Amino acid sequence: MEEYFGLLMGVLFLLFLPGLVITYFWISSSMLRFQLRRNGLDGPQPSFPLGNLMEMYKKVAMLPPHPPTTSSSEEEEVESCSSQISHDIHSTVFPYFARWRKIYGKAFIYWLGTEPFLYIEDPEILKKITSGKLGQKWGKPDVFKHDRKPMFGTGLVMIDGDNWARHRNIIAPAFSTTNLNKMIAMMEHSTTKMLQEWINQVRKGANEIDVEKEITMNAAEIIAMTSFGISQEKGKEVFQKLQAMQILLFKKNRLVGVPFSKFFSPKQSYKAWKLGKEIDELLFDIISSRKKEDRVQDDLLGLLLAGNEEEARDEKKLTRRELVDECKTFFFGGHETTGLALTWTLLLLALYPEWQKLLREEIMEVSEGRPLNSDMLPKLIKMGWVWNEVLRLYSPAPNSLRQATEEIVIDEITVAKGTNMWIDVVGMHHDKDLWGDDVNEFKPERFKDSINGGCKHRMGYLPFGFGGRICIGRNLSLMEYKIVLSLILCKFTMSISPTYVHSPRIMLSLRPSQGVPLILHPLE
Ligand code: HEM
Repeated sequence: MEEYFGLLMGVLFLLFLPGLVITYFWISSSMLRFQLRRNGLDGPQPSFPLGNLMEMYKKVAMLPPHPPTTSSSEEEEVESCSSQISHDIHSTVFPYFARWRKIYGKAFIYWLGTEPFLYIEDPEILKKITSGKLGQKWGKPDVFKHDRKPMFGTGLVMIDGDNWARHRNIIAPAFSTTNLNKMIAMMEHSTTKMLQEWINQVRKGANEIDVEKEITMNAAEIIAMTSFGISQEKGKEVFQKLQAMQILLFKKNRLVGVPFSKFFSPKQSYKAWKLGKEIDELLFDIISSRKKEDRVQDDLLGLLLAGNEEEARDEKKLTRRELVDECKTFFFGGHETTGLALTWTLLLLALYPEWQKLLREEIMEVSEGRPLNSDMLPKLIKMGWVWNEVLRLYSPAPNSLRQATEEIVIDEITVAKGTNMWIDVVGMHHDKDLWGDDVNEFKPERFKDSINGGCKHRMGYLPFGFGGRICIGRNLSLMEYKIVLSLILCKFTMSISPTYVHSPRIMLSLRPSQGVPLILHPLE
């Protein structure tokens, strides 16, 4: 009898378990919402279990493509394009935030599933809740850690606390200027190959080239070379598998924050896991064969391995697993961002040919026709302004994310432990209050006398994040940018194709969703 009773209780428990779990999620998120509201943080009404996801994923009306231009001369065409393309992109890429901001101001709470997110577009509030010792109370959101594990593993982007500090201290020296300078030749080699291909295509009569695709591919090749040496056969294989994984993960259903959503796409999750395992094995092999070599290779893996010598103390070493995850992190964190910075630049230079001319003149003045070297790169001053302005208008990393690891109380704001923070970088970079009336104009000269471009708040310009977690690869990226852009500008002038449709979209990064077809005119 007792056995039957036990069995019956077991069956009843299993039947009611889903209900209990759902009730738990519902009650805990309702309580948190009540607490946040009492603490003065309001926001749009969420529903259970999707939070505000429905409103966020509502179909956004596409921007109309350019009407076909009837002008005969190329100059007139460029002029008509540049006047039609608006850089006022915030409400296009984040329509829901633009809407909510009008109602609730520059700080409010919204929900991804049952996860609360504190939206911040006010640099002063950001400064207050993150500066000084408070910075240590923010980590990376747990909700994304699982989702992005196949990409970053336990690499620098995803880890927190003492473990993060240990990794950052070990990795930072690999990004020193002396080490980066050794990578110039790899960047030139890969880009020259791409440009030769463009010349061939133009000679064969190609009217236009989608530079987004080409530049991103080149950036991926460069980052794979500078991270773990793509020149070897195994490096190439890792590269191809990393690319396959990126496509796979991008397709994955992204019901972030919805309870149990990770079980919604088991087939894709399994494929990503399998690919991840294959990539790890290839990278483990590369590390093993590198360890047998006498020579230190000039890529990031080589430099990290050299710092990982036997005599180094344990806390100064990365395990093989950690090394593999850092290589993957460099690849995923580094290639798309740099590729997009270059892609948006080519679009803007095609729209503003006067800046093409200015940069070309600067390159000639600095290089006197010789290949660029590490002494010349810092002298490309105007190119630096253009880089800053492109990262302001079309920031490849459109947001930064954090999660409160403890309760944070500042003035009138209390942020409960576990609350996530979503910092709207695009919103800040397009805010008239911070930049003035010309906020949506392409004006690289605003960076001439100010590294902050004249922004009224020092935390209002954040293309590389902020605080201790600022991007570790920013100098590598700027170096690549200057080299690739100089090589392109010395070979071609460019204008925008009439088929171009201006449709910036967020797909993790800020991308031109329909590519960037440009008409290239060889200079020689
Ligand atoms: C234009 C190019 C780039 C942009 C716009 C960019 C943007 C960013 C941003 C915004 C963050 C901070 C994220 C946060 O606050 O949560 C970041 C962090 C990071 N970036 Fe970049 N990045 C670029 C290039 C690179 C490159 C080339 C690499 C590596 C080779 C790289 C590796 C990393 C890593 C490892 C972190 C994590 C740093 C940490 O948490 O300590 N990035 N990047």
